Amino acid sequence: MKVAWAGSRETLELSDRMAKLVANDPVFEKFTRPMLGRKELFKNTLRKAAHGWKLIVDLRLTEEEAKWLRLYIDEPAYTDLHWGMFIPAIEGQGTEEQKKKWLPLAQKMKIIGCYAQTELGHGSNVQGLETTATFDPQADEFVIHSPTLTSSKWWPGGLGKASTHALVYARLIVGGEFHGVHGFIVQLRSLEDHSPLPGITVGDIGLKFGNGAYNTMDNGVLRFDHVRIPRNQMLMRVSQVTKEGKYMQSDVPRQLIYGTMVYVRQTIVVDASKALSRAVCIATRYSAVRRQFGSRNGGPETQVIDYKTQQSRLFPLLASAYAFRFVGEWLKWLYMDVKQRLEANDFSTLPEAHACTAGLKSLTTTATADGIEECRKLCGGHGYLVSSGLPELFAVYIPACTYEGDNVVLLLQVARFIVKTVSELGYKQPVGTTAYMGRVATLMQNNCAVRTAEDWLNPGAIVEAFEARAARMAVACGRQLAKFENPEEGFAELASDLVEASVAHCQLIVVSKFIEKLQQDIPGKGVKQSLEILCYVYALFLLHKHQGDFLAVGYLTPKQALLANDQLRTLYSKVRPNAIALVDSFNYTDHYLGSILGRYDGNVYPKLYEAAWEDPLNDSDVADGFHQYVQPILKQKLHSAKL
Ligand SMILES: CC/C=C\C/C=C\C/C=C\C/C=C\C/C=C\CCCC(=O)SCCNC(=O)CCNC(=O)[C@H](O)C(C)(C)COP(=O)(O)OP(=O)(O)OC[C@H]1O[C@@H](n2cnc3c(N)ncnc32)[C@H](O)[C@@H]1OP(=O)(O)O
Ligand SMILES: Cc1cc2nc3c(=O)[nH]c(=O)nc-3n(C[C@H](O)[C@H](O)[C@H](O)COP(=O)(O)OP(=O)(O)OC[C@H]3O[C@@H](n4cnc5c(N)ncnc54)[C@H](O)[C@@H]3O)c2cc1C
Repeated sequence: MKVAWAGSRETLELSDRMAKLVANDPVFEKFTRPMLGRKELFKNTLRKAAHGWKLIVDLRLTEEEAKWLRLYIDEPAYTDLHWGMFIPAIEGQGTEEQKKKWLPLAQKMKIIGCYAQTELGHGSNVQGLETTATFDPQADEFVIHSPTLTSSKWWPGGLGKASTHALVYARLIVGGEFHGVHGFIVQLRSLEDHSPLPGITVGDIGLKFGNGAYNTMDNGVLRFDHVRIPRNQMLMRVSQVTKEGKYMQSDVPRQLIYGTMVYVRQTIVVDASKALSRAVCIATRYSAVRRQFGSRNGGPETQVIDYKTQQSRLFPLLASAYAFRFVGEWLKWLYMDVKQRLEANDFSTLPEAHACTAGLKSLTTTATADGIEECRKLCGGHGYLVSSGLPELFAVYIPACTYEGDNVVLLLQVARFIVKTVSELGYKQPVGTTAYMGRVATLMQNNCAVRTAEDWLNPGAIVEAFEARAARMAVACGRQLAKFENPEEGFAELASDLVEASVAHCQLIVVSKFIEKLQQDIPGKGVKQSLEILCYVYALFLLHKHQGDFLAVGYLTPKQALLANDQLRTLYSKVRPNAIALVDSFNYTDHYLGSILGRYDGNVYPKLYEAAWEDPLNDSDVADGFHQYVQPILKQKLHSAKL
């Protein structure tokens, strides 16, 4: 199962080596992180990032090894944005000449870059950005300017303190005409002493949610006062500005300017499975250690993992972690395919890639953020201790629902794609993830054939149920929209229904990709069978949770919905014996998990007890401030007899 989770034996071995390298290096210690003040915390992150880079250079790690190393260091840092967005943006939007100039500098870390798109006034509405880049043909330069307070760049990770350069998204103005938002490479700080260059005001935006957590990142604010950059620092793969001041659009679609977001959303889906699996690993192991009630004749109490309510909350999350792992694998493949096509100037699959990355990013991050919090509750009171690892994981993870596109805004993008597909059904055969809509007549007509709980153990029945629900919800939205004279007004009015239709479409993708994964050759005794059980758990859990949709569109009867729930209960009993093995298969070191509750050896209580004494409050028996603030109260002489 470890191999199935990792994707291949090579990846398992490679990631294992990197995990151990980090776990055994004292520089990467992270348990004191929540106790550190902001300055100390940030300096510590810089130290870890520098040590990580030294290891990458000294050990000549490959790009793949370096990625795993950064992952296991497990501390958000400026390097995430440098490697994760600045470099990919230049790769995707730069010309060959620009790539030749900037990529070697960035890859050797001679410069540090961030991705400066969002502003104080606009994040979701990229076309609403206010920063301007005005071409000055006399000087052959762009003038980058922040005309208003709301045009201040606000949020970019790595911008606040670390970056020397930024990829700045600004409205292009040539010859007094606006040409939409484009990307520009702008140097922010001196490469000698790191001080901000003239015309640049830059700093950190302040503390974020949670102790430690995402505060290791220097999310920044940035303002420009007529900062000049050479013309060739506008990324010009999509459109160009000539020396003479002529704006030219190549055959490449404008949307490619948003290409970096497609790339990062795809990585975020893969990361969702990592974050959820960590939380599930902690909650599952602890649920096997923890006992409450049920002692008979002085024997041990019941392990809480044996309670059906615990199983019905925990096992769907375990199944979701596997589901997200496999849909992430597929999405990576889809992205690589689109990338290759784009390089050959084939842009036909870009809209689907945008819809899939946007929708799956939204679906998986929402489920993961909610899932981490559920895991905290599954661990009872101890889950609220920082030493459980869950509060910090939650605090670091939840912004994923917002960054790289607010999850609702992204689902509305999926809705536009679905509605367009439905409206074109008469003359265009849908392909890829919308191919099922080509069978819309059948899906609208046929109803579910399930008669017994066993009938639900059939991938065909499950896929058809999810297809029918998604198709019927999409068609219903299409019909409602047709009643509006102004389609945009209709879209705004029906937005909540459209979001629900998008969720149905995205859930269908995840379920289908899990089922497709099971059609592949999966070596290892019992591995495929265990994955099949998890796949059914994932699908039937969704069906149970959203049974209102399935019933409302008239595909299922209430009896069939009840049968799905009966089957789900049986499946939980089948997961139980393998639950610990299924989380051990994630192959996480205790260092990466960062949780006393999730320790591999299960030695929870002695370690919790020990850790309590390490809290700084326990440095002395009498706390600082006692004599000043508490003792006077204890010693006070009150006049009222009652008091
Ligand atoms: C803890 C971490 C540990 C380790 C990390 C390890 C590795 C690190 C790897 C990566 C880093 C990951 C995480 C780091 C953390 C944080 C990073 C966060 C970074 C950011 O947040 S950057 C800012 C992101 N901002 C957004 O996402 C903004 C959201 N808004 C938009 O995307 C768009 O503006 C919009 C789509 C919502 C609105 O568009 P619109 O339709 O209103 O108008 P347009 O005219 O803009 O679009 C019309 C047209 O274009 C199509 N379209 C839109 N977007 C795209 C796209 N991306 N690709 C292709 N096509 C697109 C749209 O469908 C329309 O098409 P149509 O055919 O005309 O209908
Ligand atoms: C930790 C973190 C790191 C970040 N890192 C970066 C970075 O490195 N670089 C960068 O450029 N940016 C970064 N961002 C910014 C991030 O990309 C934006 O915050 C995100 O895109 C959401 O935009 P917003 O803040 O404008 O939200 P808003 O759009 O203001 O959202 C507010 C509310 O309005 C709703 N809403 C907005 N528009 C619509 C609509 N059309 N229909 C219905 N509802 C709507 C949303 O659903 C939400 O509920 C980061 C943000 C965070 C939190």
